[in-house]
Amino acid sequence: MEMVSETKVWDGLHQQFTHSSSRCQCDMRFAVFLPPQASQNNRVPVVYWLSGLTCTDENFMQKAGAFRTAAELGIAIVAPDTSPRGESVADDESYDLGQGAGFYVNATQAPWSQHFQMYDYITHELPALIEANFPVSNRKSLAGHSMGGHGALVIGLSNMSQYQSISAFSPISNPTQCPWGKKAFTAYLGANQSEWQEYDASHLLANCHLAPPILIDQGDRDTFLKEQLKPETLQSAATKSGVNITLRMQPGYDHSYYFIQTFIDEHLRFHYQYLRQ
Ligand SMILES: N[C@@H](CCC(=O)N[C@@H](CSC=O)C(=O)NCC(=O)O)C(=O)O
Repeated sequence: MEMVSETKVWDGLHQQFTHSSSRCQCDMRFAVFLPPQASQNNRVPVVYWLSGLTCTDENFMQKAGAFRTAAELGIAIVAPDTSPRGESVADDESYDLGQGAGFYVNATQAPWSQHFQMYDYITHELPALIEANFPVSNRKSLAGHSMGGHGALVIGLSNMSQYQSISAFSPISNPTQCPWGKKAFTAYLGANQSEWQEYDASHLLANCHLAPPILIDQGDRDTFLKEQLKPETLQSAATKSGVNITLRMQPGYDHSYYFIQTFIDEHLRFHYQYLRQ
C-alpha cells in the first residue's frame, strides 16, 4: 500500500491509498476516514461507502459532510474507487460503462473480465486489506449511492453474515429492468439475463427470508427516479418475502450529494445501532 495523502479532520484522519489489487489485476485506490477513537488498543467498526457512476474515492469524502458524526460515534469510513482504472484497463467513452462505472459485479465478458472484478474486490479483498492494516474491527456495514446503493444492497444481501446493516441513497433497485443496468450487465455479464439475477437487489430481496436491517432514502425530485431507480420494485420484493425494509421518500430532494449530505448523519446513526457491541 502507498499513502497518497493524509489530512487531519474532526480530530481524526482522512487518508488516501493506492495498492496493487490481486483480484482486479491493477492498482486500485481507496480513501479511509479514521475517527479519533481508533488505535491498536481500540479497534473501531467500519462503514464501507460505495459511490455512484463517475465517482472516485473522493466524491463522498469531499461532499457528504460525514466526518463530524463518524468522529463522534467512533466509526471508520472506507470509500473505494468505483472501478479499476488505468491506460491498460478497458474503458468506454460513455459515463455509464467502463472506468468509473464498475457496477460492483464480477465481469465475465471480454474486454472487461480481466480487471472488472469489483464484487470480489469489495466483498473480500478490500475488507481483508483494511482489517490487516488499520485499527478496525471486523464489524462492518455497507452504504452507497445510486450505482453504489445497488452495490451495497447486492453485496449485503448476498453476504449477510459479513455485514451488520445496509443503507442506500437513491439505489438502482432493479438493474435488470432499467437502462443503466441493462447496458452494464449486457457488457459485463453477457446477453444471458439469467446470469444477471444475482446482481439485482429486488430479485435477491424477493427470494430471501432474512436480511440485515436496511434503510433507504430516496428524493422525490430525483430525475433518475422513474426510469433508473425504481424503489417501488424493491418495496414490492420486500413485501413478497416478508422482509422488513425502511424506504423513506424524501420530498423535494434530488439525486445529488446535497441530498446525501442532508441525511448522512441519520444513516451513520442507523449503522451505529448495529455496529456497536
Ligand atoms: N450525467 C451525469 C451522471 C452522473 C451522476 O449523476 N453521477 C452520480 C451518481 S449516478 C448513479 O450512480 C454522482 O454521484 N455523481 C458525482 C457527484 O459528485 O455528484 C454526469 O455525467 O455527471
